[in-house]
Amino acid sequence: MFDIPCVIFAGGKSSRMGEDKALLPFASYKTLTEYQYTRLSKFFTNVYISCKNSKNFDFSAQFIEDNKAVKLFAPTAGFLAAFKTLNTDAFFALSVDAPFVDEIIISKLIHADDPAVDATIARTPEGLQPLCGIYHRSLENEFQKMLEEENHKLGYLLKNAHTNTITFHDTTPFLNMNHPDDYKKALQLLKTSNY
Ligand SMILES: Nc1nc2c(ncn2[C@@H]2O[C@H](COP(=O)(O)OP(=O)(O)OP(=O)(O)O)[C@@H](O)[C@H]2O)c(=O)[nH]1
Ligand SMILES: [Mg+2]
Repeated sequence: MFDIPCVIFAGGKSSRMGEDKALLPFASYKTLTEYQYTRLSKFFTNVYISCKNSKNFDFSAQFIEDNKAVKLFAPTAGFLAAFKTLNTDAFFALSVDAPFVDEIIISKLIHADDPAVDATIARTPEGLQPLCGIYHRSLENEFQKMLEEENHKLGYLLKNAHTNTITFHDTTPFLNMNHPDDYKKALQLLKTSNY
C-alpha cells in the first residue's frame, strides 16, 4: 500500500463532455468517480475526492470540497483545498477521467519521487500529463499565486518548478475522457483489456 495520499480530481465543468464526466457510469459502477475511488483504494491507504460539492456523489468517501468563495473552474482550486486539508508534504494527483492509469505506473512515479523536488509527473510521447503525478507542498504558494494571477496552466507551473518527469512509452493507459468519443473509447477498452 502507498502511504502518500491520493487525490482524485473530479470538480471540473466537463464542458467538452457536455455532462458531468465524474458522474458517468463506468464498468459495473454507477459513476466513474466511484469506480476510481474503489480501485485506487486498493493501492492507497487514503484516497480523497476533490470536488465542488460532495452532495453530487451518492457513495461514502473522503471528499475535499473547493473553497466556495473561489468562483473558479480549474484544478488550482482543488490543489489549494487539498493542501489545506491534508497535513502531508505531498500527495498523488489523478484526474477522475483517467481510469487506466494502473498500479505499475503509480508505483514508478512514487518510487521516482524525491522530497527535494516540487513535483514528479508522468510524461508520454504526447507530452506532460499534469494530472498524473506527485505534488509537494513547496508548490502551495505557487498555486495561491496562480489563483491571484488567474493563470491556471499546470504546464506553466511545472515548467518553472523543479519537476521530475517520468516517461512512459505506452499512451493507452493515459487515455483521458474529454469528449463523448473518448468515453466510448474507454468503454471499448474496458471490454477488450484486463483493466
Ligand atoms: N476540484 C476541482 N477539480 C477540477 C476543477 N476544474 C477541473 N478539475 C478537474 O481537473 C481534471 C482535468 O480537467 P479537464 O480534463 O479539463 O476537465 P474539465 O475541466 O471538467 O473539462 P472541460 O470543461 O471540458 O475542460 C478533471 O478531472 C476535472 O474534474 C475545479 O474547479 N475543481
Ligand atoms: Mg478543463
